[in-house]
Amino acid sequence: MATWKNLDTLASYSKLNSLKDHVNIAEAMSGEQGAERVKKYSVPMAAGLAYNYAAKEVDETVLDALSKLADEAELIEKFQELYNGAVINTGEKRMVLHHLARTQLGEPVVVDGVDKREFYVAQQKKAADFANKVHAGEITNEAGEKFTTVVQIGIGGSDLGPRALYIALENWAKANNTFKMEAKFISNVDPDDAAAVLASVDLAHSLFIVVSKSGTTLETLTNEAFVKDALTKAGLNPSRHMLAVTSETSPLAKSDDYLTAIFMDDYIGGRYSSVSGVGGAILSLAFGPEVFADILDGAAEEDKLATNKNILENPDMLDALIGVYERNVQGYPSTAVLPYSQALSRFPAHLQQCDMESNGKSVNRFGEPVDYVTGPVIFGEPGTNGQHSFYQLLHQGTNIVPLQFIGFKKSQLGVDVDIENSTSQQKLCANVAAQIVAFACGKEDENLNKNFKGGRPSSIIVGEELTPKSLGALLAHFENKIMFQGFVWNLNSFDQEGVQLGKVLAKRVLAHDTDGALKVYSDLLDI
Ligand SMILES: O=P(O)(O)OC[C@H]1O[C@H](O)[C@H](O)[C@@H](O)[C@@H]1O
Repeated sequence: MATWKNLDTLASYSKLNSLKDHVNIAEAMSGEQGAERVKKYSVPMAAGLAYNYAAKEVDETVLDALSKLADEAELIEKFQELYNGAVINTGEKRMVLHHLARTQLGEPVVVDGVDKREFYVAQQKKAADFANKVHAGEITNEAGEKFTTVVQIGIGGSDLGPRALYIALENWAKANNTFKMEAKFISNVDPDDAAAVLASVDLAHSLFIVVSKSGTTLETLTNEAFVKDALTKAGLNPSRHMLAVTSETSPLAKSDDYLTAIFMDDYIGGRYSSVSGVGGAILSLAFGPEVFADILDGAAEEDKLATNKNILENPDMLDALIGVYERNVQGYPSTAVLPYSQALSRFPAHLQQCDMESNGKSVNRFGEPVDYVTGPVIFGEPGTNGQHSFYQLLHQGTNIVPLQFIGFKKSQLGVDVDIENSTSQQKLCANVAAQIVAFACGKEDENLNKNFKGGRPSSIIVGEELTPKSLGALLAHFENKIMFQGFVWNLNSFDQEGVQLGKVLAKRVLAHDTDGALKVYSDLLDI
């Protein structure tokens, strides 16, 4: 059994702390030395991706200290316990089994006589069969016509991951002849969200997936009722247009109002649930079950790499440890995720939830306050768009923000044009290469307004093309990175008590049970 200790009690952490500002990245990345680093500091990931950390503030000494930290914090042992079914989610007293939805990494995990891997595979098959029947015209609307659009109703983990993955593969699926149905998403309780999506679809040929693990989320239940109302008003029978993805114990599971119900369980957290029916139903309907299976394969391959004890061969753990060095030793408060890929436009939004809801905590897994900083603020936008927006602060602002670039050699659609001796894809890639060096090395100018200090660390994940498999690997990489960081910080990364208070107060406002500032705000907003 691994021992769970606070980071500041570990001897290897004191050593790491003595290495503040150890590497001058502007110097390290200049000239031949820089060229050597780019070649050397790279770890293969799954599906042909590679994690290149040449422009991070590390060298052999820092890496050695990080390796000792990984050993002393027993990161791999903790991961083993997690996938073998230990109760890692101490706050909710639950196992954490999202890896099992894509692969069996360790021992079978059996709960009440049910093998959990078999359960997840059976639910995947149920989603696949349903999608195949819809595509084949065996499940149709009441008029016997095929469904053409699928709309997911969900929020948080029941929206962000699936939406990011759908957007990531929409063009790829069209270019590879696997595009089956257009997908849309309704998440916000703002009525303009549901109304606008409903106005943009052909209701008679639309399927709606109500996705809520708990089956109690206010926004999702409200939007479900909103959609039912629209269907009824259009003379359609809602139960012929809706399916549910939920846990077996939720109130939604008890309803007969759905064409089918695909189940998950309490052991897959919302923000880790894209690999369950939460992502599986909509992605199988939109692109076909084989595409979803490839996402799972890519994730499974990456998970296997994450079991390696050697940090130099484990891209997920290495990325996590470098992040800890940046947060706890260098003192950087945030991290930007910058995909040079339009397809990944919503991926940073997914990572915001995944990372900040997991590691935005100030008590350890035993409920005791910690005396060190934990999860960073995560934000991001695709490049090159971000360059024309917030990169000013990243280059010359007073805070150093570590950067996580993602880039691909090939575009998904392959439609391109040569203008002034380069294609758009080459222009995109040229920009990411330029940014890495600009951030690291800077450029001196007597005019301080034009001076770039450099010394701004970044890494890049490079791949051939964004495909279902490489997307799955990317997803798993970040999930595993967040998990390892939670282990280092001795957090429970798998609950989210911090979202409760606002929900409780909103209920009070709606029940007109308010006083003080809450009452005045209620009046101000005409509630
Ligand atoms: O899937 P649901 O149970 O509807 O939950 C949807 C979301 O809402 C909650 O408030 C949590 O903050 C999220 O972690 C969760 O993903």
